[in-house]
Amino acid sequence: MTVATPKKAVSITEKVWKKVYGNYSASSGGANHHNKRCSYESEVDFYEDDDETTMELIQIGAERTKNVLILMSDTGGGHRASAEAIRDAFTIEFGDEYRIIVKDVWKEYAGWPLNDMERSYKFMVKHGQLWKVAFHSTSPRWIHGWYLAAMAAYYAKEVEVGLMEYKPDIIISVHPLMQHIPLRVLKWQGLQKKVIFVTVITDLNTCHPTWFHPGVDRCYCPSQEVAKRALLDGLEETQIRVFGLPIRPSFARAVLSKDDLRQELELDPNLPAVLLMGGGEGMGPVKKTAKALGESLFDKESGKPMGQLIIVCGRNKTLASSLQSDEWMIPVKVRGFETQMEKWMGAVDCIITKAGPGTIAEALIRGLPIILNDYIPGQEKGNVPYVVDNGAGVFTRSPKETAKLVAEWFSTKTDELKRMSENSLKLAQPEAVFNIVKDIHELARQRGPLFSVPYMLTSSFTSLI
Ligand SMILES: CCCCCCCC/C=C\CCCCCCCC(=O)OC[C@H](CO[C@@H]1O[C@H](CO)[C@H](O)[C@H](O)[C@H]1O)OC(=O)CCCCCCC/C=C\CCCCCCCC
Ligand SMILES: O=c1ccn([C@@H]2O[C@H](COP(=O)(O)OP(=O)(O)O)[C@@H](O)[C@H]2O)c(=O)[nH]1
Repeated sequence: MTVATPKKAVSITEKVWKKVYGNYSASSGGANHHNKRCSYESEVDFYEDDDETTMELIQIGAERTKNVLILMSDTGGGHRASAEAIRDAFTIEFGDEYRIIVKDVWKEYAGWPLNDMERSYKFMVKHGQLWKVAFHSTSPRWIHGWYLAAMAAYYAKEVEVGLMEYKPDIIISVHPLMQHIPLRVLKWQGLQKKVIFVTVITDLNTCHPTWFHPGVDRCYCPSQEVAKRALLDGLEETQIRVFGLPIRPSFARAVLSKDDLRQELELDPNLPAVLLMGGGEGMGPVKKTAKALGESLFDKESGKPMGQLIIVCGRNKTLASSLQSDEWMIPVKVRGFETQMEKWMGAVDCIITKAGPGTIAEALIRGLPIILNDYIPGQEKGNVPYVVDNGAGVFTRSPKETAKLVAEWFSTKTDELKRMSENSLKLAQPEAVFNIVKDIHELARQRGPLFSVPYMLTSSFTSLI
């Protein structure tokens, strides 16, 4: 049993909220978790922080803080965002009951090609056809299964060290390539039945079959479409749960006022605003679309702008500096990698983006009509009908058409903008991340009060060979 003894009269909700978001201010929409934590490298420090108001956890009997290892990779921005969301939701819901570690174990412990996935992925998606061939040719289970089994054997020792360092009671994979190898290593360790292993899928529809591994305790699917694929791929109904895509709690829980946000972000308080982005890497036809919007949102008759533009370039520094040096006839803000996307999305009236699942799910929570202007072949293709068929947005690859549509939404077709905004809100699943962590907590609870992994007793894979 764990007893919490407060040193000071601070409510646990208040404390946990502060821990996650720093000094939150409702009026400013001030969910501000990055002030305190902007790097996963500081993960461990986070949970070792101590101050006067800290609740002291006294361990009586069997219960102890459980280690949760979240496996992710920075291939795109979505996996990190989902990992961050799950970490924050655990903290909000369960405080110090869980110690969360977010890691790319490939990068830190394995060798090539696993430790170089970010670069390989960036290269392949830049050459769309190459990625398309890689995605589809590796879809059959016998192909990726064989390859990943070989990788597991080759890097067993390194992965074992990586996993065991954190002594996880629960492993959560938020990446399609992080099921097979860890599960094999756990099996070799005799830990498959002891460590809870779950997958949280971050693709909304046409995801790669590597996401589905029959050996997991749970597979959290963001949509019914993905759940159907999981069933077809051999998972049992009892393994599958459908709650939605995990989005950072700052999107779900913060009270945001558009007027306050516009003031805080130094936007024009009266002009309608459009947000243009391309995922964490600033991909897609961002530059051409920005140029077209610069023209369409300027009313030549009155000589005044009829809208304002915010461009979030993510990690694409070349794009940001090129757009910054351009001249504009409408108010334009060019930003690099933003750590408070919930604020920018809360301050605008619609969004233009490639079909990234994270950005889509966040925009739905903010009730933004979405113009999808590109998609990565394979995993993002199915996101287009997900948005369009549900009336939450439109798809066009033409920058001119995109710009014309936004100008119409801001002038003659405001009713269409409003209708799409309502449809977006209907699709939104802000509670998904909380339902996921509660379900994982329930799984842990079902393992009983003595649930604890005997790491001391595990044998090393290398001692077996
Ligand atoms: C017999 C023909 C063989 C042809 C071989 C072609 C070359 C194979 C080389 C690599 C292919 C790797 C493809 C693996 C499938 C990956 C599954 C997948 O969906 O990955 C998606 C992630 C990125 O995440 C997505 O990001 C999106 C935005 O950008 C969006 O957010 C979305 O929601 C996310 O899901 O992609 C990766 O992480 C891929 C990294 C590739 C790095 C290559 C390193 C290779 C290491 C292991 C590959 C194991 C796969 C088996 C290959 C078998 C080849 C015989
Ligand atoms: O400057 C930026 C750009 C993007 N994102 C986040 O990165 C994720 C992008 O995920 P998505 O699945 O849309 O695309 P990906 O980057 O994986 O291709 C979303 O959560 C965005 O809010 C961010 O935090 N700051």
